[in-house]
Amino acid sequence: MTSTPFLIVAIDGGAASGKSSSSRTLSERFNLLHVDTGSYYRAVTAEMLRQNVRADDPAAVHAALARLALGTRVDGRSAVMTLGDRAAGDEIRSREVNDHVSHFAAIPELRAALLTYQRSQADVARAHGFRGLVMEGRDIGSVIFPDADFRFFLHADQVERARRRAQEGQQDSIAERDRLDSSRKASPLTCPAGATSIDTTHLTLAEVVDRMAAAIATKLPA
Ligand SMILES: Nc1ncnc2c1ncn2[C@@H]1O[C@H](COP(=O)(O)OP(=O)(O)O)[C@@H](O)[C@H]1O
Ligand SMILES: Nc1ccn([C@@H]2O[C@H](COP(=O)(O)OP(=O)(O)O)[C@@H](O)[C@H]2O)c(=O)n1
Repeated sequence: MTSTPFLIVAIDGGAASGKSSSSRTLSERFNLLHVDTGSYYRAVTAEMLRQNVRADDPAAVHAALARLALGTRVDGRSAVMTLGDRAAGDEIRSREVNDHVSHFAAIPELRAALLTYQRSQADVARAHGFRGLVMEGRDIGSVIFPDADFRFFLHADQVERARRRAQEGQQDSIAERDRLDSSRKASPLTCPAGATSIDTTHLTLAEVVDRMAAAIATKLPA
């Protein structure tokens, strides 16, 4: 008897490269739990800011991390981080969080605190009956799930990515975040060896999704 495999799809890339849009579509097409790890770094950053903790104060970051009570709520096909009894909300997309998130995300202790949590999202997906998960971020194919069934790396010309973000009405210095994310010592943004790299600059979102879906469909029928 053959059993349906539980599939892990990892999608990494810089800001506005198309990770969230493609992940959401793939989660619907293949019944996968959508896990946006950027939203997790954003939620923890918003919490640090709420507690007036600065990224350059290691003792305060350490103390705040020890107090974090992380949980997960499944909203439709998406995993949402909860902190105590609160779920992360719209504040995680604020200008303030945009400006601080890459500084907090560069702290090795903070990344270590989120590592097990991110891996545990596979159990959440199984418990909710999903056929797998599609997880997006910066280090998913390199650190969180290096043995994922599929690892994609999306990238696009910086001008095009800035245009996409501006079109969303967001104030976001994506070039600066990319610089910080690529140059940090702990799990930098990089195309993992062996991952499928897709330049989305001149592709429509549908074309990007179709490329990924064609690969995934070889292991999991849509
Ligand atoms: N290939 C594409 N062509 C044109 N616009 C795109 C493409 N991929 C994504 N977008 C748009 O760019 C914006 C940023 O995409 P998003 O998926 O949020 O990127 P990321 O998650 O990598 O930051 C969204 O408004 C999305 O609709
Ligand atoms: N796996 C991840 C995901 C996000 N991040 C950090 O979180 C920030 C916000 O991620 P995001 O995915 O929401 O950003 P966008 O690509 O949507 O602009 C990134 O700029 C990184 O600093 C990370 O370090 N590692």
